[in-house]
Amino acid sequence: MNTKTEQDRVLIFDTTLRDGEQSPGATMTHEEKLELAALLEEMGVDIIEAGFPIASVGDFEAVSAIARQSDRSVICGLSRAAFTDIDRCWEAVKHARRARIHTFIGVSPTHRDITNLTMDAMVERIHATVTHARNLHDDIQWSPMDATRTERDFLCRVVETAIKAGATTINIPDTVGYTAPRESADLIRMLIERVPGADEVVFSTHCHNDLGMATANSLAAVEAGARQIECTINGLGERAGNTALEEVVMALRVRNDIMPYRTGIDTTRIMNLSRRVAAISGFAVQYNKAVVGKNAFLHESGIHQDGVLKNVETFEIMKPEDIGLVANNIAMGKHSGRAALRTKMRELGFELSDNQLNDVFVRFKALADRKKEIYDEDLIALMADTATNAEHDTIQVKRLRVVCGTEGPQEAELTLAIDGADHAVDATGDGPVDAAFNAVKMLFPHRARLQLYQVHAVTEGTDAQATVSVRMEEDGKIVTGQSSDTDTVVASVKAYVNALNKLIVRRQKTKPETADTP
Ligand SMILES: CC(=O)SCCNC(=O)CCNC(=O)[C@H](O)C(C)(C)COP(=O)(O)OP(=O)(O)OC[C@H]1O[C@@H](n2cnc3c(N)ncnc32)[C@H](O)[C@@H]1OP(=O)(O)O
Ligand SMILES: CC(C)C(=O)C(=O)O
Ligand SMILES: [Mg+2]
Repeated sequence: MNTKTEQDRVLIFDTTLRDGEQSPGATMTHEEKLELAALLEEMGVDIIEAGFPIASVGDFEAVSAIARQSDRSVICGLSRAAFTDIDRCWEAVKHARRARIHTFIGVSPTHRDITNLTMDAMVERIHATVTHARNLHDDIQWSPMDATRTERDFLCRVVETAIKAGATTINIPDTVGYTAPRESADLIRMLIERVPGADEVVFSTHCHNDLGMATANSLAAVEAGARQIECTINGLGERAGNTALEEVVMALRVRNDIMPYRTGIDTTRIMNLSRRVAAISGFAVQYNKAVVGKNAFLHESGIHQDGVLKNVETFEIMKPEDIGLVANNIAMGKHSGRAALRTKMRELGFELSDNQLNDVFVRFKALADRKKEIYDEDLIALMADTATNAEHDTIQVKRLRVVCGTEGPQEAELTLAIDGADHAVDATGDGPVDAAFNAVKMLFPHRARLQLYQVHAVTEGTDAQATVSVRMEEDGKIVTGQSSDTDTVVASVKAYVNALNKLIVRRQKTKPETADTP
């Protein structure tokens, strides 16, 4: 067991902004990253992996800005095993009160083929790059990518090399979600027992969910001696995602009797973070998702309802309020005022400044005029819409009118403000959404291909708001857009425009820099 942290304290390393953002389509804007980093810090995340600074100027600037605004959390950046990557990473994270450089290299046979390095050459590279990082700073994390598919003797050798070169945290990634709980535990135990210097570093676990075992594998690693879990909000991440922060944190809390470890997370902030990450990334949380799914605390069948009414513990192992779900008795509607809206929004996890409250209040009243009942989900959708359709966006939807019915072609009249100037056009299409999208394309010609168009009703009823999500691709760049409105076509156009605004930001990022060998 390592000696650097208290025996039972597990550090939470959140990588939503780095590994989470690597999910195709989950790209976040600079402002969104700053907002999420602030929320993660407030929630008590120990280490925030803010990005991959050499990946682009945009990534570098986001990591630097997050480092500058940070206070308690350690701000970490990722870098390959190359001096230029590491230098760039340090340039970004050094502004933080507490900074960390994370450097990695793929060590399994497949990855050694990719980098074309023999075992000896790889050991040399690790020694050189970790030493270089350690000469810049004293908090260095090193990861042997694809550790779980690496020969055990070689894994011990590279971990020993990294420790000798000055790494302070050794993170063991299950990069492709290949391991299983017993093996995950055995691997950490074996490294701690066999590698000289293992007691001087913190061991960390980084699991992917390809076989649905990321949470179990992370917890098994902790039981074997790992004291840092790498995870993301809602399990966002490459392919099937990373370990979900809310799952490991709540598992350690609920089953503290058999897993006597603690984290520094304020669990009452979980629901808010989950909603913000879902809205910003465009990845909706599945209804039956553990901890944060819409159905996690809902009971529909009679025996369950009867049991819960008699004793809530019959069918619930966590309290909704422990994750920030608050039972309330304020009914929101067209007669509600600002005080009720502020209180309700606070309960839902949104702290509004006076200006924001005024802005949201206007939108809330407009919605209440069109909708009989306003549910919590409507307010959450309203907040998400406020965040995704921002005043500084290049393209804004000004006016939309569609004509649809049994006789086509359907028609759309659309006015968009582009860079502050209004432009209007009439277009036709196969259905109102097609006509409206054609109008957008005429006003803002682009090559992006629509990969996904999805509509969800936020609540029940024919006056329900629709949340529309779109995913678009241009030259390998994938962006998502989201919007909600009681008018499905309006929500569709706003979601489309939201995606285009993100694409404009992506295009503006300059070309990535290339890495040299050390
Ligand atoms: C498991 C993970 O999550 S790993 C992190 C994955 N995340 C990302 O890749 C997102 C950010 N990446 C990027 O923006 C780009 O890939 C960049 C800027 C890092 C590199 O771009 P490019 O120079 O165009 O290289 P490209 O992406 O095509 O290929 C990756 C190169 O890095 C090398 N490489 C990969 N991992 C490492 C490593 N850990 N250390 C050193 N070199 C590495 C590859 O061998 C390849 O080298 P080559 O160009 O000599 O063949
Ligand atoms: C960069 C490393 C830690 C990673 O994300 C992985 O191996 O999955
Ligand atoms: Mg990963």
